[in-house]
Amino acid sequence: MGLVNDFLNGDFMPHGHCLLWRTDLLILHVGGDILTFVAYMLIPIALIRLVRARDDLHFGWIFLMFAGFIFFCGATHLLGVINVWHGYYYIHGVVKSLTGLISITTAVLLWYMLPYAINLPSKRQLQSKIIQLTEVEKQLAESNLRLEVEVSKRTAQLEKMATTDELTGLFNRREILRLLALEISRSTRQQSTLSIMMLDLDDFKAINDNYGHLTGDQTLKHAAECFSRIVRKTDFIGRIGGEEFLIVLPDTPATSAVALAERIREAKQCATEQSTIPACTVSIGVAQCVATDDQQSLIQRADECLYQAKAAGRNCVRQVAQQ
Ligand SMILES: Nc1nc2c(ncn2[C@@H]2O[C@H](COP(=O)(O)OP(=O)(O)OP(=O)(O)O)[C@@H](O)[C@H]2O)c(=O)[nH]1
Repeated sequence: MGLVNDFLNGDFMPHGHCLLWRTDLLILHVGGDILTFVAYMLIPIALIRLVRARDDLHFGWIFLMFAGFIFFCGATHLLGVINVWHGYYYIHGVVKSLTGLISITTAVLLWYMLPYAINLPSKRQLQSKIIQLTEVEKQLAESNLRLEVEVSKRTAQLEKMATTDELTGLFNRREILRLLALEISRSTRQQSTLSIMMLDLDDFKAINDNYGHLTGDQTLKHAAECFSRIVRKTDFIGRIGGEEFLIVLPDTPATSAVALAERIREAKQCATEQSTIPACTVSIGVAQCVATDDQQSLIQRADECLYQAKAAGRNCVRQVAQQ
């Protein structure tokens, strides 16, 4: 109880007596202390705001230590003002001791964290790191782009390989049959005409036997080029077997298909006459798609016509008899 009374005892001789109660000295001391007190109260508030606003701040705790240290400094200045008129020297002493404690703790911690703070990357170092990273990112984007181009090139190559007959460059069997199925459903939906022709080189075995397989291959390529030159861009042409070809003719009735088949047959005959390739003609079967047709029945009818053309002595065109 006595200690508390001592602590709150303001009856000691106030500082005003030391200053001889001179107005000029009072103004200087009191004015200086009040200004310092106000400033020392504002600084901790600013520091606390800073730490709260920036959760990425390095060593945020040292700012809080500073805030406490400055707050206590402000408190000693306030007591300096009060003690001009009242002698609260115990309170003043306790506040000064607390200020000393927090000051020395802050100083020690400041020295402790100094090496870490010095090692923090500077703004210039960070900027050069950013430049390096941007460069790496750019290189990465470029190689990504190159990779994408390469992948799409390879994908296109693979797609082409999967749909193309290697020897002739025409559609392969799977692709031409897929296209035929599509065209049949399109012609059924749109009620448009669709014809196909099956083509088979005549006596091709004899070419292989007499001139060898390489010449046989040349003959197949030559035939493919000849057929491709004659059909329209909108027609589809594929090799479906050894020396057998299928041409799909969208929006084409049987009469036009037969006329086209005749042109192909004649062109094939002339082409071999004019080249070093062994003479080779073609037999062709033509069929027009009817409402009840599926891929298999349509091909079967064209195949039967092709068989009739072969039976009729080859190098001719046969079509399904009109019903
Ligand atoms: N060079 C070569 N020959 C092939 C290829 N595919 C199939 N053949 C050959 O083509 C020949 C086809 O013979 P056949 O089915 O008897 O037909 P063809 O001799 O043309 O007789 P017809 O069709 O009745 O006029 C066979 O000798 C096969 O080996 C190929 O890619 N290259």
